[in-house]
Amino acid sequence: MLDLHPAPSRSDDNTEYDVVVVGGGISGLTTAQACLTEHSGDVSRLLLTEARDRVGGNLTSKQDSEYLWEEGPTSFQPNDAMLKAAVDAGLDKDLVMGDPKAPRFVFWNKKLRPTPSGPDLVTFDLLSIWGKLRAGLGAAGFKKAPPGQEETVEQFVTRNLGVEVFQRLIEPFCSGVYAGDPTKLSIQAAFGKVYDLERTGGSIFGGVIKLLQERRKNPPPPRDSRLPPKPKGQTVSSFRKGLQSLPEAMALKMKDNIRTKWELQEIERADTGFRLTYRTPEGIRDIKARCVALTVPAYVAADLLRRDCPDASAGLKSIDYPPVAAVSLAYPMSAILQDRLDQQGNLPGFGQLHPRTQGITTLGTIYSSSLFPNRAPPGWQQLLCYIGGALNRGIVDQGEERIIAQVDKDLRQMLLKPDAPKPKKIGLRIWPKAIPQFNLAHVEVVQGAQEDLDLAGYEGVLLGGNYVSGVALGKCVEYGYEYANKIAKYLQSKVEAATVPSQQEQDEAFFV
Ligand SMILES: Cc1cc2nc3c(=O)[nH]c(=O)nc-3n(C[C@H](O)[C@H](O)[C@H](O)COP(=O)(O)OP(=O)(O)OC[C@H]3O[C@@H](n4cnc5c(N)ncnc54)[C@H](O)[C@@H]3O)c2cc1C
Ligand SMILES: C=Cc1c2[nH]c(c1C)Cc1[nH]c(c(CCC(=O)O)c1C)Cc1[nH]c(c(C)c1CCC(=O)O)Cc1[nH]c(c(C)c1C=C)C2
Repeated sequence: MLDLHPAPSRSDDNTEYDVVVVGGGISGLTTAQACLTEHSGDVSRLLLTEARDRVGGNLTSKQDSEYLWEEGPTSFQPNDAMLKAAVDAGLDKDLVMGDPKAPRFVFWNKKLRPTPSGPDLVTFDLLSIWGKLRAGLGAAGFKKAPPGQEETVEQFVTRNLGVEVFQRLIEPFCSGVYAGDPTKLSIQAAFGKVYDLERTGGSIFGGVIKLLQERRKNPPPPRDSRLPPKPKGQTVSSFRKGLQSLPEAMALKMKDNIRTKWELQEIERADTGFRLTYRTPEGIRDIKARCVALTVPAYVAADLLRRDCPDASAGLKSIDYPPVAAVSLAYPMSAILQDRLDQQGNLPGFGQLHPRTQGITTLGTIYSSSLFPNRAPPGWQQLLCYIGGALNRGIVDQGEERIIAQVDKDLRQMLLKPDAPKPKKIGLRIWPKAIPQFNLAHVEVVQGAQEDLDLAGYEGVLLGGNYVSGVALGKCVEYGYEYANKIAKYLQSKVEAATVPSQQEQDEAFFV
């Protein structure tokens, strides 16, 4: 583990920082890195503070002599923002890419069935012929959106694509991204790109055509030449030694600007900015900042703002974070059903998702050692199973043994031979508050909270983190760059306000 923080010297306490970034997850680290590298003119004094003894937040990779496993996220979509972050951190050589052809499976009617992927769009058997026809017709837009009413994911998808697409594809997809409840998730907030297709094109098809036309008219700017070539097909990535390599490498480059084990306790207004009170290993510390970038979870931000900004606090507190347990197990390859293996005896694929209607408690399973190299010794399969979520909150009260027994029982119904041996437990991590739910009204709640802060005179406290940006790692990183722009603009506006004379000063100057 990296020890990034020499004991703070006394003089630190008297510095007025341009910005203090609170939270050392991927959102906070990207924001800090972007401020320091792209806005050094506006942000010269920056501090990033993290409550835990390590950076990375949810990104938690573990290794022993045999296995390398993830306790939080498993992979990211290699968009240009993620690749840039990897290159800037010096990790481009360590990137590992999943096989773009690796199928995702859905367990439906007692069978694991591949989800559609281009060439098999017509022949795949997860949907019936009627289901495919309904989806095709619906995508052309024969059922219009109810005016002025925000739709849930369930409402939007059933209206546009039919019940089958909802039950067999989108409901499990909501587990695989939010561990969420599609009768509560907002289509606009949770899957904004799909929502925008209908909004801009009048139907899903119309939106796709419009998007393609727009792209032809406005080709993207040339790519940063340092980035590795764009992977062909849709794939996911990680790093040779796991996802945690990224925050660690980012932090190493900014080590003088980072304090770990610094837990923010209080934010107050103070003359030109804010006073932040921390609990640190050396006792309580107060520091001053002109701007505060909060990348902590919404419920932490809510507590910090409760006294001085009660309206913003109440909005942030209403964002739900259900629990998820990540259970990494290993089985010998001989335990896996023969018909799931390829000719080389490997388990091909990305993983499988389990609709809530199919009698399986586990939300889904990632074929970790099929997806990335060096995750299990030869002859063994590593499986990362996620259990819990918005519809099964009880897992926080179950012991590890019960959770493992449930996951193993589920796997025996889908992937394992009846006489498979007991699994080897590699790791188990319960996240009591795992992922923010982008439920109905999420967009207004987040916008409203920032507006409430502005009204309370806390406009220098800027909200960020995954409940603002989107939960995907790529979204957190993309937003980190945008957020750094906002911070720089805010600081510029304050400098301008201080240098432009007030009306009274102008009047006085005139009379002199
Ligand atoms: C089980 C699981 C699986 C996932 N799988 C994927 C996946 O495969 N792909 C993907 O793209 N995304 C995945 N995600 C989502 C992704 O991991 C998160 O959205 C992302 O990591 C959030 O980063 P963040 O920096 O916004 O927040 P966090 O990682 O939560 O970071 C916030 C930081 O703030 C710190 N903090 C809290 N309170 C204080 C305080 N008072 N003072 C100072 N610091 C404080 C915390 O310790 C933490 O380090 C998954 C998430 C989970 C939980
Ligand atoms: C509880 C189960 C979860 C699994 N992954 C996540 C949860 C909550 C979180 C997660 N997974 C992905 C993202 C990023 C989404 C994005 O827009 O990039 C997040 C936040 C990636 C992802 N995982 C699956 C899919 C289909 C996606 C979207 C991107 C892609 O197609 O690659 C599938 C999947 N997730 C989980 C499993 C078991 C699984 C199986 C196929 C677990």
